[in-house]
Amino acid sequence: MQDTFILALDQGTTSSRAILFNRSGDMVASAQKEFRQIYPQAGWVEHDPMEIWAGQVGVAAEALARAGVPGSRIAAIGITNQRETTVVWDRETGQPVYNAIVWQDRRTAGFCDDIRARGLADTIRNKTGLLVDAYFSGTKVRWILDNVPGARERAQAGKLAFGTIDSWLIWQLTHGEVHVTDVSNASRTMLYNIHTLQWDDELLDILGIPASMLPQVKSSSEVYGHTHAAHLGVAIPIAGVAGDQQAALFGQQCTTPGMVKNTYGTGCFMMMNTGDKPVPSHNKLLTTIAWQVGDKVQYALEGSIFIGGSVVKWLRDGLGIIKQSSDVGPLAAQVADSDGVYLVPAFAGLGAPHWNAEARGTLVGMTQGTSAAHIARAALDSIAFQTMDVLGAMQADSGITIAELRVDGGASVNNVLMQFQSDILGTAVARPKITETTALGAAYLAGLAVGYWQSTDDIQGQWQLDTRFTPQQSADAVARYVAGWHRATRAAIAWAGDQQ
Ligand SMILES: Nc1ncnc2c1ncn2[C@@H]1O[C@H](COP(=O)(O)OP(=O)(O)O)[C@@H](O)[C@H]1O
Ligand SMILES: O=P(O)(O)OC[C@H](O)CO
Repeated sequence: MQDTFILALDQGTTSSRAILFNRSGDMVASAQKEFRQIYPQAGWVEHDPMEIWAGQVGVAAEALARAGVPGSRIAAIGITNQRETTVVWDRETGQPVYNAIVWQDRRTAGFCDDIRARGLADTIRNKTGLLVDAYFSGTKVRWILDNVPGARERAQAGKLAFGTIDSWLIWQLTHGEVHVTDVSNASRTMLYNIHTLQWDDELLDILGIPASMLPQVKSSSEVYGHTHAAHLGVAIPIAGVAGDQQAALFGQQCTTPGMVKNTYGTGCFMMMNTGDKPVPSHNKLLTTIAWQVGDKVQYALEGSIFIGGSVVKWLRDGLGIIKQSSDVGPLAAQVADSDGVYLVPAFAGLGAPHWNAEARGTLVGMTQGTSAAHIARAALDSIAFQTMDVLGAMQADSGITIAELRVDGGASVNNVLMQFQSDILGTAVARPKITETTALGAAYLAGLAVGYWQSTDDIQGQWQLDTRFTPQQSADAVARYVAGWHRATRAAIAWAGDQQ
């Protein structure tokens, strides 16, 4: 009998990917497509849900074609997605009523201020594990209901559906038969109680969202439904769903409490597995659901950094000092260090552990001798420093000092960055051979649900080290770098707060 595969659909912020994995967890084929980023106003970010759907199903077919594998040899599909991004659509027509409002979109920041002013932050934090912020889906849904003509009335009449991108894709794949999400995605909506594992009526009331719009919340590893044969030739079970950062935690096999991964993509997202207990944060991290497999729910602490690898894009597209992202490593390596230059990429405020919406990008410490190489170096350093701040908060919250940081994502290929990361953390940084851990995690969740892998023991040995970076700098040098970074961060915050 011919072997079968698991197909992972990884719907990210800037591109949709489809990757085929075999039983050993190796990538067999993949396809990827970028899609439009829509910026209707400063601080607003939208995607076209139909373009996302068409692109995602297109790359799925392309990956199968590249491998020469028909749909009948796909044992299951796993879905992982950019989280929080919000779609509202008409149940009858399947048409979105508005573009997807992306996690990066800040349009509801003012409403979040109102919620805080009403003294509701603690209630929300206690129930959802989240801080009140425009980042999460809840206020985005409300914005659509308030601003799209007739939407609120249609929602109240049960005619509209809300979903994060996982729900949207499953709805499309099943031709409107299945409206579900998983616990990890639900935990990012600001509407879901992570303790009772239910949509929360009080939160729905605060945000004015009818419960009839919401998807049913399922575990992260079970058969939710089957794809309509129109898409990949046959009906394939959709059997795994997790938000992309949670999927990466699973793909990195950080399945025991205290294990941590950091993903260096557009943003940087660090997660620590905290086991079956939600650990509250006193340092402005998020408490969130990692996944549910069977009836076992695992929790995580998370630190979200909004500008990570995208600072390298800014060097390319904004400053024009590199032609392509991969030029940044060689340019930065021309200098031993940034020579006192610090870049705080607070282009859209600062995420964890500051959560300061007003802070703005700041470049300090330049002299006549400052070159493009120093700025490139400072840009890479900023990714590592932000990660350091988040890990510090995470270790304080959990009481755990980690032995190693597992890394993945587009910018983790950068050796200059990874070495500096290890230096300033004073901790080993371990990069696996497969850095597509997000897709792999979704594949594992789907494969476990259909018995492709019998248990987590089956996949335990599949994580393979590519490079381990260990600290090389003296404690004095590290202390100097870190002190400069903190000063620069204070400057970024002070600059914003000093408007006369
Ligand atoms: N060699 C490199 N060094 C540093 N950053 C890089 C490098 N190559 C790509 N990047 C950055 O990695 C990011 C893309 O990573 P990826 O994991 O694909 O992101 P996402 O899933 O958020 O779309 C981009 O922001 C890009 O600037
Ligand atoms: O699509 P990514 O990899 O940038 O991840 C986005 C996050 O899920 C947002 O919370």
